[in-house]
Order: sequence, then structure tokens, then C-alpha cells
Amino acid sequence: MANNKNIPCVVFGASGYAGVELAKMIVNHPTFSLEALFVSEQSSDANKLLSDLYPKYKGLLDFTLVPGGKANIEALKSTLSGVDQGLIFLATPHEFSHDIANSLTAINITVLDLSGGFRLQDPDLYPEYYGFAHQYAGQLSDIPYGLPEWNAHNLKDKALISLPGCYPTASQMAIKPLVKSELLTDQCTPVINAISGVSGAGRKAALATSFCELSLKPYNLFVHRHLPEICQEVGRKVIFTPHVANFDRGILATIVMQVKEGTTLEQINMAFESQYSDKPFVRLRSEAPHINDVAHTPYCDLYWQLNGTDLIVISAIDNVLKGASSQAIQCANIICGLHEGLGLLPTSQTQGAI
Ligand SMILES: NC(=O)C1=CN([C@@H]2O[C@H](COP(=O)(O)OP(=O)(O)OC[C@H]3O[C@@H](n4cnc5c(N)ncnc54)[C@H](OP(=O)(O)O)[C@@H]3O)[C@@H](O)[C@H]2O)C=CC1
Ligand SMILES: CC(=O)N[C@@H](CCC(=O)OP(=O)(O)O)C(=O)O
Repeated sequence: MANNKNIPCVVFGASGYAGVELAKMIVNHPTFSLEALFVSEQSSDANKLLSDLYPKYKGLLDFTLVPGGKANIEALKSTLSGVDQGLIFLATPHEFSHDIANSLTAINITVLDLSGGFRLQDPDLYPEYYGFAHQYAGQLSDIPYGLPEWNAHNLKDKALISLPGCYPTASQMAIKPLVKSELLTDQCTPVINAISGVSGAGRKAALATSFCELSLKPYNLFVHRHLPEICQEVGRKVIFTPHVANFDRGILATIVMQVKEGTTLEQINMAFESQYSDKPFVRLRSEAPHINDVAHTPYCDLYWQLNGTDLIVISAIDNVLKGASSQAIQCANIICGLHEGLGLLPTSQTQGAI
């Protein structure tokens, strides 16, 4: 394993919630080095230090936020052109990622997109769920989906990786083991009720997410853009109702499913254990997780209970970490041939690094 910080990393959207977490994890990573941080060309935060926006990171993240105009992006490309391996993280709005990702891919550079710009394989869904027509329709089915517990084998030597959405991460981690083990009835439509902290809406203030306005509310019933993403990845119809509540971090998803007649608790335990026993970021719990068990951590906590043929699975993650930034670092580690937990877990747990 390389010990030097010799893999340059760039973050677009660095001033946002996902971006600042990426910057922090890269700075603290033993092998990645922070090369540059970008915001939009017109950003009111351009040329400030990231630590000006987040004073708790004074001394750690005193990096300038570069405005992403054409000249600065061309300069970045020329800086990265000679590197052996480099990573560009896009923690930017969906349409911006869609527009810029292909122009950043280059020999020895992998672009990891945290937005939904490339998540859906069916381009016809983009106008309805994302509000723009996809210009790279032919590419979509070849772009690996960065859910490492399921797709680690498919991430290396790729120019562009598309990271899952936050609700889809929590949902798939709960549903996929049961689909793989063929324990769900053919008719079962998983019903997902998920509650997210308000950081899921991003950093820019909005009336609907202000402290006095927000309590706990369902939103985007039947039309949320994560609905087709979850269906695509679990291979069956689901019913998904997102909620947002007045806490800052985390998602707790409660998922109701029907298993086949005669299915035992042992079979369900086995479905989860066989998939996740060697996965360092999944914790199979003996009691229902709370949001605060996972907030500010890179873990997905799972718990289930069976009553006859009715199964409830609870899945909890930090939306900004396992739902976005730490998951991107997990993927980046895998892409670079490192232990997936490097920089995220205690060193004693990442000794198997290549
Ligand atoms: N927050 C979460 O829980 C999750 C977020 N994601 C995804 O990650 C990405 C970032 O999310 P999040 O950090 O929450 O968002 P924020 O709103 O907190 O941050 C967005 C970042 O993008 C920059 N930005 C905004 N508009 C543009 C533009 N036109 N061109 C370039 N940069 C721009 C912003 O800076 P400025 O406006 O100053 O330029 C800011 O740095 C999004 O795609 C989101 O969908 C994925 C999963 C979970
Ligand atoms: C609470 C809240 O508003 N959550 C966001 C989803 C979080 C997220 O960022 O997901 P994407 O990567 O798909 O954008 C929403 O519902 O739009």
C-alpha cells in the first residue's frame, strides 16, 4: 500500500454539505491529497477559504474556494493531465454534474458524481424526475452505480461513477438482501417510509426548511426522483414516501415487506448476514437503530422483525456520509486499490489494504 498522500483529489461544490465532508475526509486521508476546491463561477463564496464558511475547520480546511469558470477549469485539467491517478468529486447540482462530468474525465482521472445526473439508466425518466433532458443517453447503462456493498467489483478502471441518492442507499441496503435470497413474495411491493434530516436539502436557506417552518412533513408523494432509482436497483416496484424533519443529520427508513409463506427468521438473518458479515460499514443490530446512532458516522445500521409473513426492516444512515460523501470515499478507496475503509475507519480495521 502507498503511504504517501500521492493521489490528487478535487472537489466541485465544495462549499456545500457534501463538499465540506469530502474535503475533510480527503485532508485526513493517508493517501489522498486535496488539490483544489471549486464552487460555481458566480458563487458568493468564491475566493473565500472553506474554513471561513465552516469556522470549526480553521486550521484544517484553509483552502480557497475557486470559482469554476472556464479558465480555472482548463487550468485544473492541465494540472491533472500528467498524474498517474486522480479523483474528481462532483458534489454539485444534478444538471451541473450532467453538463460537466464528461469534459472532466481523462486518462488516469476518475469522476465520482454525487448527484443524480447519471443514476437512472432510462434517459426518458430525466425530464419527469430531474427536469432536464439527458444528453448522454447512450452512456447511462454503462456507468457504474457506486453502492460498494453491492457493486465494488464494478468500480475499477471506470471514467465516471454515479453515487446513489441518500434515500436509495438506506432503502437498497434493506431490500436487496431479501431480493437476492428470493424471500419476498412475487406480489410484494416494499413500502418505504423514510425520514430525513434537513441537511438533505442542502446548505442554501429556503423558507420550507427554515427552523420555524419545519416540523415533520411528508413530501413528493409518488413523484420523488429517488422512486425510479430505488425501483431500478431493487428490480421491483416500491412505494416510497419521503419525510423531512427538524433534525440536522440522518435518515431512518422503515420498510414493510411480505415474505413467502413459511419463511423463517433464520432465513432472513442469513440473507443479511451472508451479504454483509464482511462489510465494514454495515452494522446488523439487535435493536432498532436511532438516528443518533448513525448521525455523523459512515455506517448503515439495519434491524428487522418478522411477524408471520410481514417483515419490517429499519435502515438508518447519515444522509451526508453513507448517503453521499463517505460512500464516495469508500468507492474512491476501492477504485484506487485501497481498503474501502481507509481514512474512514480506525487504522486497525484497515490493515488488509492492498
Ligand atoms: N445533502 C445530502 O444529504 C445529499 C446530497 N447529495 C447530492 O450531492 C450534491 C451536493 O449536495 P449538498 O452538498 O447537499 O448541496 P449544497 O446545496 O449544500 O451544496 C451545493 C454545492 O454546489 C455548488 N453549486 C451550486 N450551483 C452550482 C452550479 N451551477 N455550478 C457549480 N457549482 C454549483 C454550491 O456552491 P455555490 O452555490 O456557492 O456555487 C455548493 O458548493 C447534490 O447533487 C445532491 O443531490 C446526494 C446525497 C445526499
Ligand atoms: C430532505 C431533502 O430535501 N432531501 C433531498 C434528497 C437528498 C439528496 O440530496 O438526494 P440527491 O442526491 O438525489 O439530491 C430531497 O428530497 O430532494
